Amino acid sequence: MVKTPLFKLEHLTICQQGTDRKPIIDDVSFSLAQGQHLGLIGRSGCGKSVTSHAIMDILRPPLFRKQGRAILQGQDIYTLSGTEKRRVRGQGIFCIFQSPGSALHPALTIKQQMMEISTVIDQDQAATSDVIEYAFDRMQLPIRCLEQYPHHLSGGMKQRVLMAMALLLKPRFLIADEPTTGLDVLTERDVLDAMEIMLEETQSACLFISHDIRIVKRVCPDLLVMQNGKIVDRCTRDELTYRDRAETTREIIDAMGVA
Ligand SMILES: Nc1ncnc2c1ncn2[C@@H]1O[C@H](COP(=O)(O)OP(=O)(O)OP(=O)(O)O)[C@@H](O)[C@H]1O
Repeated sequence: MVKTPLFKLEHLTICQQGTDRKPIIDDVSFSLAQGQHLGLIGRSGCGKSVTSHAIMDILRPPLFRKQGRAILQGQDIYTLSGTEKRRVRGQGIFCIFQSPGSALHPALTIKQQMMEISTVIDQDQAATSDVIEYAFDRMQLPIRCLEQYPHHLSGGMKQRVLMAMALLLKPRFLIADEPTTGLDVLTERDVLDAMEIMLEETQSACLFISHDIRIVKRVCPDLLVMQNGKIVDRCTRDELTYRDRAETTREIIDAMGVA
């Protein structure tokens, strides 16, 4: 029996108002099964982040959605009311963007933000404190961070705070959009370790976006390759080196020296 996908993106097409340029995202479709980890790779500017913003339905003018459906558990996100969308964001879809600072409120302590996140999950305050401390422990974050503000934390710590939030929420679908961009290699490794622990524990499906195929290969058995707003290749990580791969895939593999 074919499993119903958890999430399906159908014919997403994103254009820019006031220009007759070809679409920035051009008829992109893919699906994710429950718990599946799917990588989206492609060179800078190919449309990866616009895709993630479109899935979250947070595109701003001049970009607009010309066509497409984003179906989570049978429901098209684009047809939901504002309130319903806010409900879906969190335990339905949760996104970790490349600049974690912008996802955290600068004037609230990390604890206040964790408490706010935990209002979505149904439990009393004492249990919430325990869950937050557990999440911090799993993400190897010192408890003292809870009393701090986002600007006190390094980029890698902020990413791990977002992952601790995901641990609380257990989203069905997690989008990680270049979560290690701008981090040094050791911090990158720590963030990826934390991410693997979080994904293992939440069992979330994950769309992992990166221009770095080495990182994507580590997290995702399945891959999509994007070029100029189109999906030009789909394969498993073991098939990456097959000769009949799309030219873009081969270029990325050659450029990064990975096999
Ligand atoms: N707000 C915007 N207005 C107009 N064009 C935009 C806007 N945001 C992105 N674009 C354009 O859309 C295209 C895709 O951008 P996007 O940020 O999705 O690329 P990307 O693959 O995520 O790149 P990177 O890996 O560098 O983050 C680019 O040509 C970019 O210039």
